[in-house]
Amino acid sequence: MDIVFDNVCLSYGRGKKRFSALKGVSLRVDRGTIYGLVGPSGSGKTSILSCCLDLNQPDSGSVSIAGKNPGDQDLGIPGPTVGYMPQELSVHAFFNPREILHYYGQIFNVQELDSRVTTVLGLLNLDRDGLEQRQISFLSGGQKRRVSLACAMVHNPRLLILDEPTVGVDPLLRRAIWTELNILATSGTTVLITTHYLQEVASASKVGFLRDGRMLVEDDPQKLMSQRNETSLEKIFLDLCLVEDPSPSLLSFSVESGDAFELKPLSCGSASSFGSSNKPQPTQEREELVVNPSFGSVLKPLIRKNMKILQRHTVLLSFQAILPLLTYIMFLVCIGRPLHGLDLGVVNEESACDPQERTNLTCLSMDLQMVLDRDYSLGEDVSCHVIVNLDPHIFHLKHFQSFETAKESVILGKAHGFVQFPSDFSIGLEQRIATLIDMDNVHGVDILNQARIFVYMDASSVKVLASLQEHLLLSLQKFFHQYGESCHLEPLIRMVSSPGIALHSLNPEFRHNDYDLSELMFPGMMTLLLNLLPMALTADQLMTDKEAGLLLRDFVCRVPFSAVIFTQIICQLVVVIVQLVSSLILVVVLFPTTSFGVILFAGFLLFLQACCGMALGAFICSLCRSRDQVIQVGMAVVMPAFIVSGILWPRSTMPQVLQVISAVIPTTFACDIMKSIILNNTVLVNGLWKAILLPLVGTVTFFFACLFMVSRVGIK
Ligand SMILES: Nc1ncnc2c1ncn2[C@@H]1O[C@H](COP(=O)(O)OP(=O)(O)OP(=O)(O)O)[C@@H](O)[C@H]1O
Repeated sequence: MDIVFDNVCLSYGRGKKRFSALKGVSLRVDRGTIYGLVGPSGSGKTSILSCCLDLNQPDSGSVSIAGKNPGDQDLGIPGPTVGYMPQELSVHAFFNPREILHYYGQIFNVQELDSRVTTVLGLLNLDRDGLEQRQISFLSGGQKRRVSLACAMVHNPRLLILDEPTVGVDPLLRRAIWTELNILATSGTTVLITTHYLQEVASASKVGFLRDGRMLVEDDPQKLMSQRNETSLEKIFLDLCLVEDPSPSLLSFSVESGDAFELKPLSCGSASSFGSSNKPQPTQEREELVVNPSFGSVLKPLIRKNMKILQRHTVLLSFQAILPLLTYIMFLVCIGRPLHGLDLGVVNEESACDPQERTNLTCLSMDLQMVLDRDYSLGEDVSCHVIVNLDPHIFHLKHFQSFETAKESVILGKAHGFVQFPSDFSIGLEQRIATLIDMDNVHGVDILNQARIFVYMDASSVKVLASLQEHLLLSLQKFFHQYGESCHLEPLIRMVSSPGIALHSLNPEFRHNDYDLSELMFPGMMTLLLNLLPMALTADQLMTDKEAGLLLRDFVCRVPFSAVIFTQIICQLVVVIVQLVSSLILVVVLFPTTSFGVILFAGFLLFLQACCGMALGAFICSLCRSRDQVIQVGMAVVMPAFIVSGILWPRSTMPQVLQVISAVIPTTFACDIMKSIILNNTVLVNGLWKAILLPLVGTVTFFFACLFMVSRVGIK
C-alpha cells in the first residue's frame, strides 16, 4: 500500500487566521514497510496523517494511496483498509479492553472475532492481571495507549497509521510494539508512524525529518547515518536544522528544549535493539476485498455499544429520565400558585390594638336615623377590627411604630408593603358611612378611594403588587361587608359587592377557569421540556464522544454518521419514553377528566417533540467544537423558545415579527395545542396539523443539516 505525497500544501483557517501547516511536502511510503515521521511539536506530522485519512484535503499537491485518492470507496480509507491510532486516547472509558476490541471488530465484521481479540490483547500485554476486564478509565496511561493501539490493529488492516503510539509506554513494551510492527510489515502491512523518540525510528524502513511544515530529508535511517558518517540520528537532524536556519536561537532551542523534542543519545548499536536488523523490506501487496461498513451493518454494534454506555450510566440516566417529573413538580409547587405569606407592615396610629383592651364592634341598636344624625359611635379602634380581618394565610403582618420605620423595612426588602391607619380612622369611617347613606345612590363609588387607609407597596414585583392589592381589597371588602351586615347598613353591603369593585379573573380561552396558573401553564411547560431535555441529552452524549475522539475514530472506520446519530437516538428513546410516560401520568393526575384518547394523542405530540429535540441536539453538536459552545448554543435555543412559546404570555400580544418567528419554531404550536387538548379534553382543535408537521419537519431538517455539516467540516 504505497503512500505518495507530491508537493502537498495544507493550511488551516481563513483570511488573516490562515496558517500553513504543510509547505510542499513530498514523501513516499513503500508498501509493507515502516515509515517514521519525526519532527518537533507543531512541525506538521499529524497534518500529514490527516491528509492520508481524508480528514483534511490539501490546498495543492496530491496525496495518493495505492494509486487512489484517500476517500475513494474502493480504497477503504477511511474504512477497513486503515487502522488509525490518534494522538488522543479516543477509547470509550466505560468499556473494558475486550469489549472495546469487540466493538471495532464487529464494525469491520472480523471473522472469528473472539480469538482475534485474544491475540491482539496478548500482543500488547493486555491479557494479564485481569487488565482485559478492567474498565479503561481505571487503566494507567500507558495501558490506555496500548488499548488504543489494539483498537487500530484488531481488524488487521493493510495500512496502520499511528500517531505517537509509544508515548508513555515503557521501553520493554516499546520494543515489543516495534517488533510486532516489523512482523506486520513483513506480512505486507504498511505502517506510517509519528514519534518523538529518535532511537525508535532507527528501526524504521524509512525516516522523514519534518520541520516547520517542510520535509528536510527522507531516507533509510541506517543509510542516512552511514552517508553522513554519523552514529546518531539526533545529530543529523540538528545539522539539517542548522542548514535551514543557522541562527543561534535555533541552536539553543533545538539542543536545550527537552519538551520540544526528546534528544536521547542514539548510536547505531542502540538502534539495533529496536530490531533494525530485521528491518522490513518492501513486500507484496495484500490483496483483500474492500467491504466498507454500511448503515445496516453497523447498526447492531452501535446499538450494543450505546446500550452498554446507557447501562454504565444508569444512575445518571435514571435521573435524566425522571428529570421532567421533578421539574413539573417543582414548577407546580413553586410557580404560578396563588401568593401567600406576604410580609405586610402595619402602622396603626389609631390604636395599639391590645387584644385585652379591644372594644366589641357592635351596632345592633343602630338605626338609619341614628346614623344620619351621627348619634352613635363605632368606638375608637375600628382599625384593629380591619387588621384582624386581614387573611393571616395571605399576610404576615409586621407592626411598626411609625411611617418611617415601615418605609425603611420595605426599602430593605423586609416587607412587600405596609398599610397605615390614621389616628382618626374610626371617626372618618363614621363620617363616610353617614355620607354614603345620605347619597343613597352609591354605585360605582370606589370605597378604597374614600377609605382613609394608606397603602404603600414595593412595586418592583408586579405579580406581588397585584396580588397584594387584590388581597388587601378583598380583606377590606370582607370587613366592610361583615360590618355592614352586623350594623344593618345595606348601602355599605351593596357597595362592596357591586361589580365595580369585585375582582374577576376570567380566561375565556379555557373550559375551566378554576385552574391555578401553574396548571394552565403545565401543558406548555411539558411540551418544552420534552423537546429541550432530549436535545440536551443528545448534544451532551454526542459531544462527549466527539471530545473524546470517539466520533473521529468511528469516522476513520467509515461508520456512516447517519447510523451514529440514528442509533444514538434509538438508544436515548429508552430515557425519553420514561420521561414521556411520567409526564402523561402527571397529566392524568392533574386533569383527571381528560380522556384516554386525548392522553394518547398528547403522548404522540410529545414524542414528536422529543424526536425533534434529539435531532436538534445532534445538529448543535455538529456545529460546535467544544462543550462550552454546545452550552451557549443550547441556551440561545432554550431561552427564546421558552419566551416566544406563549406559555408565559399570550403570543398575540407580541410584536408582529416575533409572532412570525415563534410560528416557525417547532415547539410553539405544540405548546398551544397541548394546552387546548388537555384543558378542553378534545383533539378537535384548530391548527392541530401545525403541531404535528412542524416538529416532523424540524426532525428531518435538523437530522440532514447535521449530516451536511459533518460532511462539510468533518468530525472536529
Ligand atoms: N485545526 C487547526 N487549525 C489551525 N491550526 C492548526 C489546526 N491543526 C493543526 N494546526 C497547526 O498546524 C501546525 C501543525 O500541527 P500538527 O498537529 O500537524 O503538528 P504535529 O507535528 O503533529 O505536532 P505534535 O507533535 O505536537 O502533535 C501546528 O502549528 C498547529 O498549531
